[in-house]
Amino acid sequence: MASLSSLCSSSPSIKSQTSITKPLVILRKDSVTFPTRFSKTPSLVQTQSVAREISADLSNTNDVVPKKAKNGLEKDPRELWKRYVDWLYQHKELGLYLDVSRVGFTDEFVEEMEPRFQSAFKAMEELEKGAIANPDEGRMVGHYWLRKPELAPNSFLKSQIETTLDAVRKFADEVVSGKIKPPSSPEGRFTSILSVGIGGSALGPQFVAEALAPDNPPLKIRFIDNTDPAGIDHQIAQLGPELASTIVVVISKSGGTPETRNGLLEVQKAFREAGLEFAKQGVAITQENSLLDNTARIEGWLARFPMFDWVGGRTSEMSAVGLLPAALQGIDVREMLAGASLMDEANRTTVLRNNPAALLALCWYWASDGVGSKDMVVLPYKDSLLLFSRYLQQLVMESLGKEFDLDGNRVNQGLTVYGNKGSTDQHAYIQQLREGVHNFFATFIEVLRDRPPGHDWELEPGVTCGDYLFGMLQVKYMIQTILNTAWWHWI
Ligand SMILES: O=P(O)(O)OC[C@H]1O[C@H](O)[C@H](O)[C@@H](O)[C@@H]1O
Repeated sequence: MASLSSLCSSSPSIKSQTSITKPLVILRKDSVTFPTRFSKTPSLVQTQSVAREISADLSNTNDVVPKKAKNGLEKDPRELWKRYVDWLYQHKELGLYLDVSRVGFTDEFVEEMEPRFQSAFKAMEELEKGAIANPDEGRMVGHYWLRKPELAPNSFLKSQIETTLDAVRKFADEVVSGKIKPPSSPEGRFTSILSVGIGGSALGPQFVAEALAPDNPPLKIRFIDNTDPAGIDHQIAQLGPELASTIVVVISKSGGTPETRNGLLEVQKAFREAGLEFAKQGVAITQENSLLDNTARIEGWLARFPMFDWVGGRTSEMSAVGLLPAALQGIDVREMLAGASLMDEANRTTVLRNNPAALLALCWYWASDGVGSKDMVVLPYKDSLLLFSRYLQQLVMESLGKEFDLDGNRVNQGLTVYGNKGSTDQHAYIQQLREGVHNFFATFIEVLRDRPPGHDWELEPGVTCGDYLFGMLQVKYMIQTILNTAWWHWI
């Protein structure tokens, strides 16, 4: 269960606003379930949201960015509460809540953006039907089909997805159960995974390992994701004799990325020096007939799994790229796919306020003027989500960081993403966010369940460790909301 809250930073140069945007007063839902760790009444917060300065010339794109009312933010706690209730997104089955009430977009902005969202929804529909959505590379964009193969535009693609998934699961089961064994390991089974890959061929598996792997996985994973000799030596040295029971998964969509090739050559050298036969422990995940695929085939590696032309590297987590490492660590990949499919379904609705992806896009567009004029800070209050911002960095920055738009206009736009974790980083860079340059907006992520039920322990009467984490988030969130200008209290 997770809850996301977004808000904009203020520009200190802007004086307190006197006029208040009218929030929407019609409640969207008959009842609202509030994402709270406590059974107490949800708190009302006295706060002052703040407007931002928008530079006159943000971009030389011909695309007209909707104008913003600079007085569009709410101060009255009751009106803010109505705005919260009205805009709160909740998906009970997924356990996902999204609170955008403090971002400050106006009704006029939402209205102006509506036709753009409708064309985006239409484009998404076409994309899911198999349109050539990547004109540069002339290819389809079909990662959605990975989690629901019946959506694939033809039966060949559907069967490719299903066959690969079955092969990944079967292989992982046989490795974990010891049916597939390393040739010369005293343990008689594989105990570790060494993943070699970079960018989209590393960030997803790294994030998922940190977020979802059990405490004692059947195989522990480590990564070589650079061509830094010291980093590579460190990974190999840490494996030590365990190299003999390590399955090496080399991941590269193109099959020719230099860093990944270098990592492979270095690992193969380590195998030779240890008197081990690499081919018996090597697995390739790559496009058919790529250099890596041909190498693996000719050298007779243990296994090969395909990457599909229609899956981009940065969205490949639900392909063999992410599923094989996850399954080898004992993560239920069927559950992962089912969750992603539910999330996709939620993001297919064409009603903006009921579509969580569209709501976030609205917020990001508002906050960064649609051109990246402010940075996005992602703050998960959960250790296991430490790598989320890193994963999002590639997903967002490689997708949006563009010199030209699809019509060939020079736009030089993007959206900078960075972040770390709370509350740890409240003691580090968040100091600047609070008091320094207000060139960002923030997305807070709270995981509503800290320990499994029945495992909580009160370190002070009535207070758990997780209550402190929640408290730190609330304090940070409120301080960030009001910055230096107003006061707040709980009721
Ligand atoms: O998977 P590979 O072909 O090795 O590519 C690895 C990475 O290379 C480049 O940096 C691309 O911009 C990324 O999108 C890609 O994920």
